[in-house]
Amino acid sequence: DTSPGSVWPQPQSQTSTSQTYPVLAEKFAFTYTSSSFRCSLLDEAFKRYQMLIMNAAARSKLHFRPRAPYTITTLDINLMAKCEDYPSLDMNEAYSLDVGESSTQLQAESVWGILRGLETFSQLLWQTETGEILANKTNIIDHPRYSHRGILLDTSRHYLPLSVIFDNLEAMAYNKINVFHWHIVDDQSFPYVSEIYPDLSRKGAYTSLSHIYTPDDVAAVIEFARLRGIRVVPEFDTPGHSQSWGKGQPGLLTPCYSGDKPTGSYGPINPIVDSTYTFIQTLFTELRNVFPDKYIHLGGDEVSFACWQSNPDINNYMKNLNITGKYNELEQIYVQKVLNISGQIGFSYIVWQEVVDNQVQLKDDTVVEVWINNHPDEELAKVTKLGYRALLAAPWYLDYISTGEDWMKYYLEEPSNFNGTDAQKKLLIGGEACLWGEYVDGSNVTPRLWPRASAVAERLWSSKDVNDVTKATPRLHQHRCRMVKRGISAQPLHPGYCVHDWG
Ligand SMILES: CC(=O)N[C@H]1NC[C@H](CO)[C@H](O)[C@@H]1O
Repeated sequence: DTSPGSVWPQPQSQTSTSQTYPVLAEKFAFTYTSSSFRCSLLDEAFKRYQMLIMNAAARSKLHFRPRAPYTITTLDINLMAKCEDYPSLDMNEAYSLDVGESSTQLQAESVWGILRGLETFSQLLWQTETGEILANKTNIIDHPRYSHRGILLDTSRHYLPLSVIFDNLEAMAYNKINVFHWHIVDDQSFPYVSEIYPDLSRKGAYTSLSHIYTPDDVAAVIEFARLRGIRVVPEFDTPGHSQSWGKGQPGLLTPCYSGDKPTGSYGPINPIVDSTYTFIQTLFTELRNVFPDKYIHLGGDEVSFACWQSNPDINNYMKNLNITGKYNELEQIYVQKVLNISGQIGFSYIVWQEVVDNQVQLKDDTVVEVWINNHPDEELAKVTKLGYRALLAAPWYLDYISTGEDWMKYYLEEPSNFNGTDAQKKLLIGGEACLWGEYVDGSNVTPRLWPRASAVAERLWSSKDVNDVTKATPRLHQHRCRMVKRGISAQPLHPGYCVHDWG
């Protein structure tokens, strides 16, 4: 692209001049300063970015003689603390980057800040018509506005091949997204292979041969994400959205009745039998050892009471507890027990907003995800007033598609626009773009996600006052072209072309 490299998401502070320096792209090197900490995670990142920088140059159709000796041949890395193993909610992603004649240096207090700075540096490089790679004299001091910046992918409504998950984790890193919310199971299929309950996928996956995620697959996703500073937060949604669980775990779901006879269909997980909680305890103990992130997403959305209402055992149970007819209190009992089990196992947890709407008592470190797009600002006010941290997803349901440039609508959302004290505003820790899988699979997930999710990425990383769609449009066009050049099939924003078009 023949305009100076613009960075997406926009850094908190950036000063660039028109002074440019030729970059020796073919043999670019990352070097550690003498005092820097080092680790293999960074060495891996250097290899990835060397490839990206080299490919940027290799794409040029013309060969050129550099008009001046190369000025920039290396980027000095100064990591001021030893590498951490896994990204986390409270990781420090701040960094500072100087691109200049005498020195080109990237500095951060944590390895995650170096990763974010490497991405920024790679975006500063641009290519002239003659194919030369240049960088402008630049100073950047940057950090994210929100610490949880997520993408939800749903691998139950449609299975997503690992290669597609990896492509989108790569794209998330290009956008500084730092959470992969893996909505791994739901009503339609159970692709997660549990070692302790193998029948869950054997009977609950679409096919138990190819539409599954084995323990090695799950470990590969977690490692691929870790190397890019992306957390993997799995969601095991109950008591609703769990039809597929019943295939491999008989007796788990509530039998629905018509009159005094079971109909043969099933509803939410059965909350009145002890076997339910033994099962949850055992499965979640396995999950604690499979997923390293502190948080698990427990779901709790869209629980239909119809089946519970039809079941005589359920109604007897409720009568004995003197909660006849109050099915949300029965849901509370279930959710309360699952939260307690999860807490005892060592998980902190995220839940959908209905858990709060149904007045379930939560641990105070619970994160509540607001997804119902009906005055979500009022829900944010309610949730943070109760003292819980919150995530905003409601305006960013990317599975709702339309023609035209809906990225602008996502871009103009201001998450902090709700009534609350400063303390309440601080409880809003970020948000997520959700691409549910009813109509999405490996064939269309990437173009449907990108660059629309890039609008959410900037909203959650950049300063609140970076909200001018007119200024963002050329930058997002360039960012989309960059993703295409890097092999991400991001769809176009509007008529036009990329200097290095697809293919
Ligand atoms: C929390 C949540 O969003 N629950 C359901 N709501 C509608 C979605 C599609 O837009 C999905 O079906 C999802 O499972």
